[in-house]
Amino acid sequence: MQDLLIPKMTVIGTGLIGGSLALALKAAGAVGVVTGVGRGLANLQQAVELGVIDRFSQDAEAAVADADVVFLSTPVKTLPVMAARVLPHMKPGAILTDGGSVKEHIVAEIEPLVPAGVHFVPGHPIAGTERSGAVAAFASLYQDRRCILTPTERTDTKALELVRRMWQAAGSEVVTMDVTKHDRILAAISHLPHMVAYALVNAVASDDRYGEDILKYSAGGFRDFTRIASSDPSMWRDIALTNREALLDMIGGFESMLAELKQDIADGQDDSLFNFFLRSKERRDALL
Ligand SMILES: NC(=O)C1=CN([C@@H]2O[C@H](COP(=O)(O)OP(=O)(O)OC[C@H]3O[C@@H](n4cnc5c(N)ncnc54)[C@H](O)[C@@H]3O)[C@@H](O)[C@H]2O)C=CC1
Ligand SMILES: O=C(O)C(=O)Cc1ccc(O)cc1
Repeated sequence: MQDLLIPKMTVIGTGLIGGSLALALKAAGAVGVVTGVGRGLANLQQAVELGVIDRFSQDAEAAVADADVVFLSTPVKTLPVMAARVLPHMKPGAILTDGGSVKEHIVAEIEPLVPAGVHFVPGHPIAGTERSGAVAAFASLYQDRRCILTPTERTDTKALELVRRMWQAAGSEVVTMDVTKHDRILAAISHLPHMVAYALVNAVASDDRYGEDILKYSAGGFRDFTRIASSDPSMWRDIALTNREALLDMIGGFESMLAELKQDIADGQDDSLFNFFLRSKERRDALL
């Protein structure tokens, strides 16, 4: 029998991201025993029943002691807190890696805590849904998607290689980039759209001029555009606050674009409006 890539893995935060990684690696035959750690007992019990994890523990320190890989998948601000708790209990040669949506903050907080002999490889799968918890996890989440790893000069090459192979086994194409570039790209392509979706739902729902909830009249467009406003509020609070500068920059750019649109509508600038919509349509069509 071929050696397993990861004989023992511990997932801290057994939700959509950690649970889906466990399922994908199981399906690929890349992992042996998966231990889930979390706060909610019901979620952990359900994760075992669904076959997402093999066993669970609410004692994070004990649960990492024999792990070859520890995957952190709690909300962003909690990641360094959990890392601080478990790093001193990891065995020599073990790898700590994560799936957090923001990287500069996490790397700055976690890297100084890593003891000699243990390795940290920061990562972020660019795949997800608006759903949360182990019940939302599925094995094909990472299939044909990208995963970004953000190694630093301190990152161990062999550990980086193993984490790369882990995400490839889960079905993803792995790319590497520096933390700053990662956070700027994600602020644009993921964090801004979530802020706009949340703001749009609130803007429309706050219109109470008609004495009824006008959201019930929403057609496909509103629903497609705002699906991500159903995402977990605590997860997005953490992302907004830890990628603050890059996100504020993108919100500023978006405000300017909206102001330009508003002005053209106010001034009845038909050519300008047409070209604005055309430019956007061509870019969006090219994405399909
Ligand atoms: N949801 C998405 O589409 C994506 C999320 N991410 C990132 O992955 C991470 C996890 O997100 P999801 O799996 O979506 O969230 P989730 O809510 O499905 O899972 C998070 C799990 O962490 C647990 N948890 C929270 N605080 C904890 C603590 N202090 N100690 C132990 N467990 C704790 C929760 O009970 C939950 O089971 C976040 O950092 C997020 O930014 C990355 C890519 C996509
Ligand atoms: O639901 C969607 O379409 C997403 O955009 C999911 C997502 C959320 C956060 C990430 O860091 C990456 C992907």
